[in-house]
Amino acid sequence: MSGLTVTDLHAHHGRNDVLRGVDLTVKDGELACVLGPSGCGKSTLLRIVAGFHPATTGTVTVGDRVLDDGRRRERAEKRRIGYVPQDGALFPHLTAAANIGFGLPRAERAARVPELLDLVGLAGLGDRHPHQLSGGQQQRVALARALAPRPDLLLLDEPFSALDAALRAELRTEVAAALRRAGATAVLVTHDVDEALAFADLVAVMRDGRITQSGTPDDLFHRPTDAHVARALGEANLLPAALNGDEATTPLGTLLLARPTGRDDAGTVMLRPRQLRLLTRADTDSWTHTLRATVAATQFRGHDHRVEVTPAADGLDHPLIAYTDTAPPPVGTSVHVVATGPVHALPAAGAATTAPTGDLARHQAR
Ligand SMILES: Nc1ncnc2c1ncn2[C@@H]1O[C@H](COP(=O)(O)OP(=O)(O)OP(=O)(O)O)[C@@H](O)[C@H]1O
Repeated sequence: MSGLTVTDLHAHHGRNDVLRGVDLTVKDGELACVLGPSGCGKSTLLRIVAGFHPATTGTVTVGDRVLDDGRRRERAEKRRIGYVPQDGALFPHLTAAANIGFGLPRAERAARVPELLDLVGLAGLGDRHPHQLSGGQQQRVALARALAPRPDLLLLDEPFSALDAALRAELRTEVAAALRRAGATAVLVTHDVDEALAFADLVAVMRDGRITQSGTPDDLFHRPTDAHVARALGEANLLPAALNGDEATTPLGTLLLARPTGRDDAGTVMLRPRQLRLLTRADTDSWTHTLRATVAATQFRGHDHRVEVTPAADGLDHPLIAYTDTAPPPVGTSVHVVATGPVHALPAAGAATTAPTGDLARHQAR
């Protein structure tokens, strides 16, 4: 397996500029995920890397092999890249074993096919035809088929999207484990944030034909560089703030910053819904600052409650979202919102992300 480097990649479909300068680096043995809404260019990016679609300009390198530099383009079948499409695209008239062995030299099949069936958890099912397998099992066969020739890189284009939610969750964990066992370098594209967070070592958020931020799931969730990335990773409360040293003065009071921004000006801070607590008046004594709000909507989600509150503060024209473990007060109830934990300040537009301080422990909301 080898790492992937995509540099300043541009592409179009007809007159439509679909990729507008994509940069992406995936290290050898890393599982990466490109996360973005429908139509942002994810599949086009994968198809260019696979060699199915031409780039206009830019370079694609796998290991030390330049596959596309805008002038010279390696043919798809020579790239040593595995590709798993949305629907698996198995040959219906071939058994699972024959599908997996299809691209292998005859002499290798007897040893390699059982090994791959085992890797994807289908030992003993090699004689079945695709119609005798469940959707999830069919996708595992497709994965095994793509891994069979030991590609340098594996590309997965929303491979679980046709499956129901429970199976998706189970399969993505299993597939990630199988890829790690195989030592694969892989790129999965999806619009499903849970999938991205569960699957990948590296998440790259894509919007309008560009990667806007890439990093570990933890990095992107806690330290997004803009509002779009913040919201791509989950719900986020974005509040106006006056930044000053390691503090931010917000409608929820003065809060410590997880990382000082090095600038004293107006900015935006992010609080995830779990950082908000909703209190009744009797509980507010220990908090120096609370924000009054009215419960606007509640939703029981099994593992928690999602609560939308309308703040009574000038300059806050959006509802705030909180997740609570206990049942929230009914709609229409007046509550006090308090913030817990340090907050993240979004970098000023165009600025680089600040370096980690490595000293998060001392930060507590005041
Ligand atoms: N063959 C094509 N001809 C013309 N336009 C295309 C073609 N394929 C894709 N597009 C357009 O290019 C843009 C990017 O498409 P792409 O399939 O790469 O997006 P995506 O992020 O993978 O979307 P999805 O998650 O829905 O699959 C879209 O606006 C799409 O309509």
